[in-house]
Amino acid sequence: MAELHFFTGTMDSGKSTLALQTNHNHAARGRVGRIFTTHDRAGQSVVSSRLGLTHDALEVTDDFDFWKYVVDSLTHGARVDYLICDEAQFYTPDQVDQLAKVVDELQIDVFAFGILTDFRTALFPGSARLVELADRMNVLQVEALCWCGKRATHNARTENGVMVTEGEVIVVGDVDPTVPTPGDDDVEVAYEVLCRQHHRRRLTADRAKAVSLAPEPLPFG
Ligand SMILES: Nc1ncnc2c1ncn2[C@@H]1O[C@H](COP(=O)(O)OP(=O)(O)O)[C@@H](O)[C@H]1O
Ligand SMILES: Cc1cn([C@H]2C[C@H](O)[C@@H](COP(=O)(O)O)O2)c(=O)[nH]c1=O
Repeated sequence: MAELHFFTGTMDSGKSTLALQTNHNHAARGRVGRIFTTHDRAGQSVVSSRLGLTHDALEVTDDFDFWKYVVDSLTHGARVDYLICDEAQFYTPDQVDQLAKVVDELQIDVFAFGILTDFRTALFPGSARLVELADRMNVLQVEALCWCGKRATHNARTENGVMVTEGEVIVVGDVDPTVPTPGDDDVEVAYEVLCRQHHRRRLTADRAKAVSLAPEPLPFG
């Protein structure tokens, strides 16, 4: 029986790596798949992992229809055994519904990979729909860590080094602040994974360091 799998974890938890490994393992056994992504850090129509792997992919735009694409491919004689879907948090809920239909009606496996929540801690609509529909939900096992050493569960966004909780939901970026983000040159956007407590307190690694280096207040009233 085909299944809709959803693999999730914070940024930098190994999702794109696992997406490419999953594709490799299935392709190595003679299965034929398609790889999809959208808004990858490395640019259009590519899945990139921080471990250095990259693979060509089909770019998913908001008006892309997975059901139509797969039915058209099959009708034209192509073989499709599975779909790899990276950055699935950015897919629309309708697109996730189409993926579920592909699984149920065409018996094609779908492996979706994406983060659950945005920089404000709100569920991405695509991820929410995946949680609702997936046959299996898997949390990545290699734990990304907060600066305090606890498991990182949340994605924080910084602008010029300061954590923000308001702004556009989609801003492509990296957890490595030395990697420039496309977009506004005046604002340096970066991401940092944090535990919930430090996300709540807006305590990023830099701010924690600054606070710990701050001189003790003088003992005057
Ligand atoms: N220099 C490195 N050496 C070993 N592992 C690394 C290195 N850089 C990144 N990684 C691993 O790569 C993972 C990130 O992989 P990636 O697939 O890009 O993550 P995601 O798609 O979840 O953002 C990290 O969890 C980390 O374990
Ligand atoms: C939290 C958050 C992230 N993004 C962007 C930043 C990255 O380009 C991707 C996540 O990619 P990864 O492979 O999981 O590292 O999503 C965003 O646009 N909005 C957010 O709130």
